[in-house]
Amino acid sequence: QLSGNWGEKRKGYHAITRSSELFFRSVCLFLLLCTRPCNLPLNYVCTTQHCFDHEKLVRFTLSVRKNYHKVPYHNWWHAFNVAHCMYRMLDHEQEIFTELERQALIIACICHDLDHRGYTNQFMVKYETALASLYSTSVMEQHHFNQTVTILQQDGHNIFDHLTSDVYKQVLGYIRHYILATDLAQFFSNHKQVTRFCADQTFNIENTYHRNKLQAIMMSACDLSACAKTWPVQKKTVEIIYEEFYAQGDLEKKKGGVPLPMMDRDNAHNLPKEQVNFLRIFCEPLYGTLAVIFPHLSPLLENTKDNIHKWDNLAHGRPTTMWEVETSRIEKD
Ligand SMILES: COc1cn(-c2cccc(C(F)(F)F)c2)nc(-c2ccnn2-c2ccccc2)c1=O
Ligand SMILES: [Zn+2]
Repeated sequence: QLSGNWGEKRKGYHAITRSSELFFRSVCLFLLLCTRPCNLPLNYVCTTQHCFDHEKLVRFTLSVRKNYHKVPYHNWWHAFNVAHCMYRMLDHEQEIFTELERQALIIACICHDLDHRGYTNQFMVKYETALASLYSTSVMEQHHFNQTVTILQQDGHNIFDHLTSDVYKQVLGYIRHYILATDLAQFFSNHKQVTRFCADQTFNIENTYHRNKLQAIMMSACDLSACAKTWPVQKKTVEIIYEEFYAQGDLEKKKGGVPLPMMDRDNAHNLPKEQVNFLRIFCEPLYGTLAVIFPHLSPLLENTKDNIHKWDNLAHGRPTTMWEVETSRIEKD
């Protein structure tokens, strides 16, 4: 569904989202479903402590989907992938996080880019957009959280309205922290803290500060998980990311500005080298640290290393691997 012109992609996109919608609902319900039935009517989806109204959960999820734009990358499909990555990450670590944290992590993932227009924070600030006048830092991430609260406050959408007001405030605080953590500008400080705890072996999951920093880099790991997918998916997804980057660069040129090199389609020949740098600076350290804390996540590190190797081959014009030829055959089918 990702080959051909955007129109074809869109058809494929819709086909995928219908099945992903059902899949996502089952993922959601499975994750939140308790191991034992509560003594509540069947239309409640229960965990051991908290029960969700099934109809509200579906209504909320569909409204979230509706509030993603049809931009090349930052659309519902990205939000779904990020949430699915978090679901798989939590699947092995059920016991170290509370149910409320797990629910907040999943909801934060599907909401983390709500109403994204396909432009970076730097662009929003540089061109003095309305949103940039509302928030001084993490412009889009603060907007994404605000959109989340707005949807929750719509009639029949508040999936957390069964919680006491203190617990409600707590879960919204979690969701805000998790969404703000997806601002790449926060990545280095969050990652540095967790790496330091690991290096001096003082990491303590019971320590709220340590817990928050780990959850922050887990959000980054899910948000950037396209970097840790196997080569055919990584390569196709990067092409889509750059479709969005170049659209921003084109608009910036139209406004008389000079876009970042990675946003300038006249620099397209530098894409492989840019990927090697981005993966080495952000992704390899990120998945490396997570693999130390959660060994079951080491495939994400291995895939990232393999992708660096493949982009480096392309950057130096070295012959493509068999796997590369395989990819091109998939595109033709
Ligand atoms: C050069 O390649 C790339 C550069 N950026 C990037 C993005 C923003 C800022 C910067 C900063 F470094 F300039 F701040 C770099 N993001 C990605 C990427 C890979 C997966 N998601 N995702 C992403 C993440 C966030 C926004 C768009 C795309 C990427 O592949
Ligand atoms: Zn994102």
